[in-house]
Amino acid sequence: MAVKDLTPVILASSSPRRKELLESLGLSFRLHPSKADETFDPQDSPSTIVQKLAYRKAADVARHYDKGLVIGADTMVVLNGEILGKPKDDQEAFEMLSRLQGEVHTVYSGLAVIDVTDGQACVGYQATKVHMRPLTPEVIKTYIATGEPMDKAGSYAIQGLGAILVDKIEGDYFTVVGLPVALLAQFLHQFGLNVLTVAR
Ligand SMILES: Cc1cn([C@H]2C[C@H](O)[C@@H](COP(=O)(O)OP(=O)(O)OP(=O)(O)O)O2)c(=O)[nH]c1=O
Repeated sequence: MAVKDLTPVILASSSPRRKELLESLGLSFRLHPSKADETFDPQDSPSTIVQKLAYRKAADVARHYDKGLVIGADTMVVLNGEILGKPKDDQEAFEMLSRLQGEVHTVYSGLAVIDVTDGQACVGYQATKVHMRPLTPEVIKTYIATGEPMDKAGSYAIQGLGAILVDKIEGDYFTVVGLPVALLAQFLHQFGLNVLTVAR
């Protein structure tokens, strides 16, 4: 039986965090940011939304190739049922962090891997609860002045200075950063790609 050609592996993302996390798995891959429409139906549950968007991002990139595995991901911060996206400006970042401080929210990351050759897809998500410390308005303003919140869902980055805003998490850390790597390895394995043996 012929061995299936699973190359290239393509990350359909412009997120530097996702690139770094995929690099940490030691796979060779190329970057091809998706231009998919990221609007969603607010009636859908957060887990459904992140899966649909992850799939849409991967599918948008997959149409440019005739073989390979395309990875798409999407991350959302949800506080008491309300979705908090990326802040438009410092004021919005301040409002989001003022709401998140002292509370528990959930970060959802959807993941999709599409085999371009036959269109087969693995789609799933992971959710992690984040307990944020109580923060004074001064601390929030000082954090925003670092510039870190700007392109991050929920206005913080747990992998950066945002780490010191967080008391504890329940669940997978990488889901908060934006790419659930263990779930990704599971999906890649289903396509016949074993991360532990191809890593170099
Ligand atoms: C909560 C949180 C989010 N984030 C980031 C991850 C994502 O990049 C971003 C959520 O936006 P996304 O729309 O998921 O991703 P993106 O637009 O940055 O990249 P692309 O669609 O091209 O893949 O928030 C962190 O980096 N750290 C965190 O702690």
